[in-house]
Amino acid sequence: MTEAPPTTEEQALADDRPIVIRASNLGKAYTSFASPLQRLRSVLFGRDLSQGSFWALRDFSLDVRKGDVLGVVGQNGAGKSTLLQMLCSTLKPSTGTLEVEGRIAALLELGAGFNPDFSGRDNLLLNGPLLGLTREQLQDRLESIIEFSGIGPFIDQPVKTYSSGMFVRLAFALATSVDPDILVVDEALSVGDGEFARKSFDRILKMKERGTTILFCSHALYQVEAFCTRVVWLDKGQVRAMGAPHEVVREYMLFLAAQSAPALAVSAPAVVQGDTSAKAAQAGPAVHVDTPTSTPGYAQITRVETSINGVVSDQLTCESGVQCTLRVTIEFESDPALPTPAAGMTFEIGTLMILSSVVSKSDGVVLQRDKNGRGTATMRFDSIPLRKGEYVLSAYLGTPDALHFYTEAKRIATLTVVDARPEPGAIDLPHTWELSPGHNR
Ligand SMILES: Nc1ncnc2c1ncn2[C@@H]1O[C@H](COP(=O)(O)OP(=O)(O)OP(=O)(O)O)[C@@H](O)[C@H]1O
Repeated sequence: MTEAPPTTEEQALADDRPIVIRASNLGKAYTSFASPLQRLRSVLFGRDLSQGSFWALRDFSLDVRKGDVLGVVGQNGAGKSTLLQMLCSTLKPSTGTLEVEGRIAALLELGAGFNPDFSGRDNLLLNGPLLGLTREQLQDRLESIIEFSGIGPFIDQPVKTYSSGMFVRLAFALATSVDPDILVVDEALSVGDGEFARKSFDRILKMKERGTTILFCSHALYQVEAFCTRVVWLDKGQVRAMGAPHEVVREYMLFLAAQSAPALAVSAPAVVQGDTSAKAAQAGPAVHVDTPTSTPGYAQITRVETSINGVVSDQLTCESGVQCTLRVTIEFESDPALPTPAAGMTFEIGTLMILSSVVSKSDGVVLQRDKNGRGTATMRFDSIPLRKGEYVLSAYLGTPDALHFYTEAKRIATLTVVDARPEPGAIDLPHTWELSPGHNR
């Protein structure tokens, strides 16, 4: 008899890495008011005008071991930020206990301690010690922090003159320079331009490789599944599931899909690409996307083209049983000084359910570029095992590890599959029938 594989709990028991975070029955209750004005009146007049309390997070217990990368997923208001803030000790729990071993760096409210009137350099000197850097460490690391931030000569200007991107880049560079034992990341990585997002992801990946414990909260489920070693799904302040990333993410996606089921109608194709969407959508079957060619450190999709059997269109039709070759071509520009980006695409039903995806990295494919960083990649599908329905195609260009996407060309085409068979379903699974008269037993 084969032995059942160990459960996540059994694996955790067998694991001898030290526990660095132990949360027991953590909870956070807030008092709710009908309006902010009622809250103010309650404080000013000392009268209880509240509508009672509600739990933003309840009965949360978890051991996190050194080197764990814990993903936290859940819908808006599920309690993710509340949990992370309590784990970082920036929010006091209403119930439960929390033990944390080691230094935490939190990328939650980046730059919260910065003084807008001081220069970037002075803010580094003031905030570095607060984050745990000694004076010597700070002096040693100052230039590399400034260089990583890409702020350049603006480092001696008051931070109130910075763009929000510059501000966050500087705060990120400082917060991640402290060699933390535990890093807490809350969607902070989507900030900054494409190049900075790539650099920041690289830095976090290196920290993961060095064994830093990471708590990672994101709505990007693909990222969570690819990056984390364990995932917890919060729903209305309570743990709905916890365990292996692919299992928890799958369960959560099914939940999201079930919630959106009534809205599964496919909308007309439109390309969403920064500010250029309207222009791009009007451009006909081959979609052109304007791109800032002069910016160093960028990677952009500049044009996409979709075709069936060589006929270019953004309204593709394929008849079941008839040979259809689908081609999805992405033209891109990128900074040649940067590593070659990865490309990918998805087939979606409606807005939430991704039916299938293709990513160059997972296929072991490296895109080709000329010396100016320009390249073209075509994904060719010689058969389309889909059943009747409408499928939406989107294309992506991302970091070489495909963990972060620089640009998305959303809804570049619809693919309509015509199928005379009445039975429902989206995928045509290859199959055979084995028949015999009578019973074989
Ligand atoms: N200071 C506060 N006072 C009252 N209610 C709060 C406060 N902070 C958060 N909440 C409420 O607690 C619940 C959990 O909020 P939280 O920010 O942790 O959710 P979240 O999962 O991080 O959501 P999102 O994905 O939108 O950031 C929400 O209903 C929110 O409105």
